[in-house]
Amino acid sequence: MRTDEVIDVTGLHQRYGGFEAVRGLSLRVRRGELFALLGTNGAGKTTAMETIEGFRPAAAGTVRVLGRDPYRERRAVRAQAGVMLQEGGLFPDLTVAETVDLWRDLVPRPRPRAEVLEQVALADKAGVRARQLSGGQRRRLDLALAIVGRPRVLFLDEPTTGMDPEARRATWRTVRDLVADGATVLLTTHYLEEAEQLADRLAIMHRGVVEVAGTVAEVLAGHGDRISFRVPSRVPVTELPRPAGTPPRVAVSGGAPVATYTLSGPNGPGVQAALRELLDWADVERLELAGLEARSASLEDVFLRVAGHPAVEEDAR
Ligand SMILES: Nc1ncnc2c1ncn2[C@@H]1O[C@H](COP(=O)(O)OP(=O)(O)OP(=O)(O)O)[C@@H](O)[C@H]1O
Repeated sequence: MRTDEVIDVTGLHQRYGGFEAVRGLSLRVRRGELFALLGTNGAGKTTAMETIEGFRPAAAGTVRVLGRDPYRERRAVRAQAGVMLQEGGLFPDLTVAETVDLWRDLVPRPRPRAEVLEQVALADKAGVRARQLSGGQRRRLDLALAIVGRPRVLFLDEPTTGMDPEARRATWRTVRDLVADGATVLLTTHYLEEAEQLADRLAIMHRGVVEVAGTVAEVLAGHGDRISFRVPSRVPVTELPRPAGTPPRVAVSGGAPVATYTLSGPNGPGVQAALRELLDWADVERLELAGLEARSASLEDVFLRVAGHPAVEEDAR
């Protein structure tokens, strides 16, 4: 293991009875890095996360957190890790302040309560009971408990689920501050924007394996630029041009057929040349290309492709 690798997972398998939920997951997270694990429902993110957190032994493969086995050396790892589970176990009748104090008693070098509540924007809720908090506020209290012990590594399982956009942004600021202070973070999320905003690197899982991984730029690079427009009503789909041999994909969007060309890979036609060819065609045919748009692939495009979404498979060939 390289010394700056805080989380090192190699060939991880995990199963429930005969069902293999994680099938050979490998990932490395370096010190001070935020790594986002994205994936379809049931992809195995939580199962992988719980194994890396040390809640269960790996069925096969190796997991190291701060150089140790998180299951066998749970105590040593836990002392340096902060965990925010999908369902935090708060005591409903304790106030926010009492909850944080309870956790402060459990860790060796607790952060001051006021500082923690300030950081998760719950300072004005100190006297409120957990059961009276909104879903988003409860998630922020879960985050407070995860950071009370000054963790070197933080595991955040869907940290902003149930939050409104403002609360989500506030949580992103908190997480960025923690990373700036040197924490290493492994996070799962269903919000692609969250990964785009926060992650140094990310992986998209599907059916127990990582399908794509890298920096956002690396993940998008392999998926090409796109050009799209509404198919003019008098043009049959089969007669749409194929700039440099690229066929369009036609899908109905907003009640009208939309043609999308994906100009993928380093050897594909450039977006500029393809645009020129399409505009020349429109000029000759005296067509108006309504909704014409050229853009890079988005994380959503990549995600849908990984998930095998029918809308991205259906080419007009
Ligand atoms: N305790 C369990 N017993 C049996 N099967 C389970 C158990 N927990 C999860 N699974 C199955 O393992 C697979 C992976 O589940 P997991 O919760 O890890 O996925 P996930 O990527 O976190 O999903 P989501 O995005 O929906 O939260 C799913 O098919 C799920 O049904």
